[in-house]
Amino acid sequence: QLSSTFYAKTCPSALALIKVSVVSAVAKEARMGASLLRLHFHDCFVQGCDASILLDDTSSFTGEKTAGPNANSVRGFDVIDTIKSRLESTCPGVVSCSDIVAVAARDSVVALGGPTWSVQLGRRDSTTASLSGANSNLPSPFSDLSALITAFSNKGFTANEMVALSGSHTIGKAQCSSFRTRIYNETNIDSSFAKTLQGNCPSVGGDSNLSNLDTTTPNFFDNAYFKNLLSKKGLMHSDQQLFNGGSTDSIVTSYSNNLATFRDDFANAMIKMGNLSPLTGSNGQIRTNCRKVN
Ligand code: HEM
Ligand SMILES: [Ca+2]
Ligand SMILES: [Ca+2]
Repeated sequence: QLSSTFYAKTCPSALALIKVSVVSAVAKEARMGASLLRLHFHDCFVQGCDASILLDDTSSFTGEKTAGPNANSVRGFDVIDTIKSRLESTCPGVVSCSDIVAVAARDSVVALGGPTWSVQLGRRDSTTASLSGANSNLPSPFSDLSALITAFSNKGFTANEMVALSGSHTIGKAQCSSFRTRIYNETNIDSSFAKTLQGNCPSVGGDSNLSNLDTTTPNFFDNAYFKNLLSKKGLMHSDQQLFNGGSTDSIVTSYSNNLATFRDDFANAMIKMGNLSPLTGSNGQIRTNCRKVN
């Protein structure tokens, strides 16, 4: 029931406005493209793509921002706020926060050299959020392959789609606390890569120190992430699980050898992710401020 032309009559400039805003945010800080992509993922896997992740906690409302996978980690809220306020001046009450996040994710991937796709539109915004859903549905960097496959299969994705979507880690950064155990304790890691990482991620302290998820091309949306996995240079435990002698090795190898296939599969899986349980028709609302219900 979503449609790529949903705002053609009601806000024809919406897509162009989002695009210029994302391009300028990414020009200012390349990592913001990664952060906006992740924001869409963490929205869609909890109650569907309904902007539930954008709601702030209040004394009477508990949101998703304090969930383990989100707290002090998910970014991009200010960029979404800026886009929303520009859209409210141009077309008040028309463009949902959930559609803004979906389009911003696509525009971020494109801005960093990745594939494009047509974003389906017409999602509406939730009046609820789920802290428990955010804690239980989002995958952990300490998960083994079977848990990763299950987390995505719970949302209707195949193992192949899970691997394609994980190619998102071709951009962006992770905190020391997300990969410390791997670089000090694991054996399926390139030893000089581990040593270098230890320089910026001590065994005690430095929890929020950042390293690139893709050691080769951190600001370019390519297939280097998969090539790194072949040489045991996955940053997090969960990354290297995709190529560790298990059932997804062949998919990783194939994406490492075929950029066009990865780009195609990634774009299709993103469209599928964007379709997770949208609110449509008279369900939900068009928030005026993405941080709170109307
Ligand atoms: C396969 C399971 C996945 C796990 C376990 C996982 C976990 C993580 C973790 C722990 C971080 C670093 C957070 C931090 O240290 O603050 C991260 C970063 C990131 N993730 Fe994932 N992720 C997964 C899949 C995905 C998917 C499906 C997407 C997008 C479609 C995605 C996009 C990103 C991006 C772009 C970043 C970098 C964000 C930034 O620099 O702000 N991840 N992920
Ligand atoms: Ca959501
Ligand atoms: Ca890359």
